[in-house]
Amino acid sequence: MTTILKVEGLVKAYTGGTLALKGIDLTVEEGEFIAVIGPSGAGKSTLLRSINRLIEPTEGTVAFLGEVMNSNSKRSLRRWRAQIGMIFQHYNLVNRSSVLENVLHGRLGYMSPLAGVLGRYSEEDKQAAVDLLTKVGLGNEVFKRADELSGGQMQRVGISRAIMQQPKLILADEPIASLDPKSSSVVMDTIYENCRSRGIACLVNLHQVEVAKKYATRIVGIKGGAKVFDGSPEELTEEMIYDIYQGKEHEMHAQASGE
Ligand SMILES: Nc1ncnc2c1ncn2[C@@H]1O[C@H](COP(=O)(O)OP(=O)(O)OP(=O)(O)O)[C@@H](O)[C@H]1O
Repeated sequence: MTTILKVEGLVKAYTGGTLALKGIDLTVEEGEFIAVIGPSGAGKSTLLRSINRLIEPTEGTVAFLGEVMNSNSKRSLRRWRAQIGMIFQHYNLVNRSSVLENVLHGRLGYMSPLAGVLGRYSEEDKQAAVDLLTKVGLGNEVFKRADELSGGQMQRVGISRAIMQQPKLILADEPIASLDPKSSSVVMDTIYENCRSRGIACLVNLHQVEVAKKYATRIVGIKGGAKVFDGSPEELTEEMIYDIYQGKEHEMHAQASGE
């Protein structure tokens, strides 16, 4: 089995003194679908964003496909990021661009900056983007502006954009936190099926324990910036869940009321 990601001793101290990560070790193997759970403020977003250097960690290393990532080399960072898809809670689409263009943005990391600015995507990429959109049920929305879509549809565009990168790893930061239960379920199914069928490893931050248990091959529990659980969904006992969410028990089933 190929090790996709190896995080060692990751520490993040924000300016102002908050110690958001207190030395996290985490290994992700090929094809794993890992849910990161924990209450708000536990450090889940900081962990995910430190992995692809949207946040600069204070200490520790992140090795992607055996190579330690280093922000000093812009070229290497671009190459790493091209292979790591990111899915965001608020979708991060370009609202005034079409659905198709948003998905094609997934190819930018593989193009020259000039070709990217001019939108010179290959016919092959355009066809692949249309195929992907059709598969996620958005075949009729290809030419719509992104902001004409519902939240659940926008997130499926975000997923398609990540898949267009042909990534080895997807990082999904609370992908369903702004969605109603029905859309959440469609979005989670879409992420899961795409990752499993393409052999993409996935690290997904989730509040809801039941969603984590339904999809994850492994669950990582974060509390106060430290990893307090790392095991199979079956090994995550009720007692452990209550310990992770101690004082914030209402959050373990938290679900948005609508899009
Ligand atoms: N930019 C920042 N500057 C200072 N402190 C921050 C910053 N971002 C996050 N924090 C703090 O770091 C800690 C971890 O935050 P983080 O957002 O990683 O947690 P989380 O588990 O993702 O929570 P949530 O589910 O609410 O997003 C919190 O105490 C938070 O207030």
